[in-house]
Amino acid sequence: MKYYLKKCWPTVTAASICMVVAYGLQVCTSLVQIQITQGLLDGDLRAFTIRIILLLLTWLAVVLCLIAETFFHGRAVRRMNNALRRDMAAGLLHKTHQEYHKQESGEYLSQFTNDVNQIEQMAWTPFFTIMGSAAQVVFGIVALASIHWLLLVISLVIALVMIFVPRLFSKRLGTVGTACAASQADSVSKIKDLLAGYDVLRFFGKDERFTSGVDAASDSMEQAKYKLTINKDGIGCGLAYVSAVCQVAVVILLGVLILNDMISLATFMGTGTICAGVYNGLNQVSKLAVSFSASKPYFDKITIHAGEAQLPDFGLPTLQEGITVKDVSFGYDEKKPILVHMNAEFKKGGKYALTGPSGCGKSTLLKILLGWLPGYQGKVLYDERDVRDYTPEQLQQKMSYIEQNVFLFNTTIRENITLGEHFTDEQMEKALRDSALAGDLANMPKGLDTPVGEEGNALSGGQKQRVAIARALIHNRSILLVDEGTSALDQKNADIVEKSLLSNPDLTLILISHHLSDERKAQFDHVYELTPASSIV
Ligand SMILES: Nc1ncnc2c1ncn2[C@@H]1O[C@H](COP(=O)(O)OP(=O)(O)OP(=O)(O)O)[C@@H](O)[C@H]1O
Repeated sequence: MKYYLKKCWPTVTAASICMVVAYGLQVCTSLVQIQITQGLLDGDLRAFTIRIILLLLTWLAVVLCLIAETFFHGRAVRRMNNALRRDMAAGLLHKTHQEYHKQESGEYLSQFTNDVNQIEQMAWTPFFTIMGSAAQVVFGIVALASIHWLLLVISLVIALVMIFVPRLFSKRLGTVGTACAASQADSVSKIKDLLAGYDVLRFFGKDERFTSGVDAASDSMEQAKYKLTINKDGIGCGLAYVSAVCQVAVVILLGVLILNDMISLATFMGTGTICAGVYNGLNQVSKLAVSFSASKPYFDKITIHAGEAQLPDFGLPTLQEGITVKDVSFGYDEKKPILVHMNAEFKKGGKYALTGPSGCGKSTLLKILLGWLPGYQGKVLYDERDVRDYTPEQLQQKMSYIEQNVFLFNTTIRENITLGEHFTDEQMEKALRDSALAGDLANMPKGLDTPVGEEGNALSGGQKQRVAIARALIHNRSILLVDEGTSALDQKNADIVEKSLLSNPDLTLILISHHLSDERKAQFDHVYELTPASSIV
């Protein structure tokens, strides 16, 4: 929390100063009110009028400070929330491919939305309120001390009680807060899954499953939130009672002072307002301290990496000889090997196919080559060097990957191909030609600027795949890994794409395919046939 407050210190400081001044002035209004009452009791009309004007001006200053506070507070919250989300994104970039996929995307979504909202409610807003409350307490205590030293003593004792009592509950709130964050992430993930499966459920007439699924996820999220609120507010109510008891103690003390003629009636009347301010302020401070404790698990979860993303060192040399897979064994689960003592050689500029039954580990091998699954036994050499010496980011500088399930962003075809990078018209035309996408674009009125819809739903399966191929080709990496990248294409388009890939002498191609005709097989330098959990022929 401190990290973000420091990061946005100019606006945080400005908002805090406004809050402190506003509450400090509020205490002044109480002192002015004592003076007004005294003026009345003394029958001094001039003093009474002047003090009324002073009171109005002080209240005006309070209001102006509160308006300025709202402005700075809003800006500070916006900046801190942005910083939180930026750090969360940077944290994700620090994860390996495997680490990233351990959590579901719904859980990440929950962090970017729910958790940031919770932090705003339980940390940022209370922080600024606490500034005002602390000012109210400090100025109030100073004002009380100026009235009588006994009031100072009793205020300090009560302040200590109110500050230390919430600490007794911080551990419990931390636990409840952690459970609440986890439950929210789980619920968002479940709702996201149901939304993604909307078509399937409607198709099979499972409307009830859709609504009851949302219902269950919502209830579990709300239950966790309810538990957190009950705990937070319950402790808050207890603290409010302690505060009320303290106020009664002060009234008794004031009674003793007035009975002994140690303070005037006007002072007695005005002191009540100052005391109420002090104890309400103390009550707020202790309640907000409770809120900070509850927000801690959210910070622990989100600030995976509070700092700037470290960009990897991109010093991967261009491939000279080839990639060698030497005695590689791998299983996602130790007890269930997928690849066993596998050997293969992919020479620079060579064209290779991987075939084999479903589930035998073809995609797994590509992921190992991409550096996504470093936990294998054996060696994969990039020329003479172990690929584990390189980061996946370095490897991917020289490799393009066309995945089995194409992902398209909800933007235009152009953006999906370029990913925001600038390419010349010639580069674009070549990529469109070699991916057999040019024909499709000719039939689209907006051409490259056609929106693809959410997850590319406005395109056919084959068109989506051609966009992914164009994306891989335009980025012009010398090694291309294709995971059934032409499976959704009709024969004519598959021929165009495969011909262009096979005829490019600079391209090292490793292509997974289930269906290779003998004629097509002959065009590859080697076809590796994988068998389940065993070897390559
Ligand atoms: N992330 C994962 N966690 C656990 N198991 C996995 C994971 N990914 C794949 N597997 C399992 O590993 C095995 C090999 O999967 P892989 O995707 O490499 O097969 P494949 O040969 O490419 O199959 P297909 O031809 O059907 O695409 C399968 O049994 C699969 O269930």
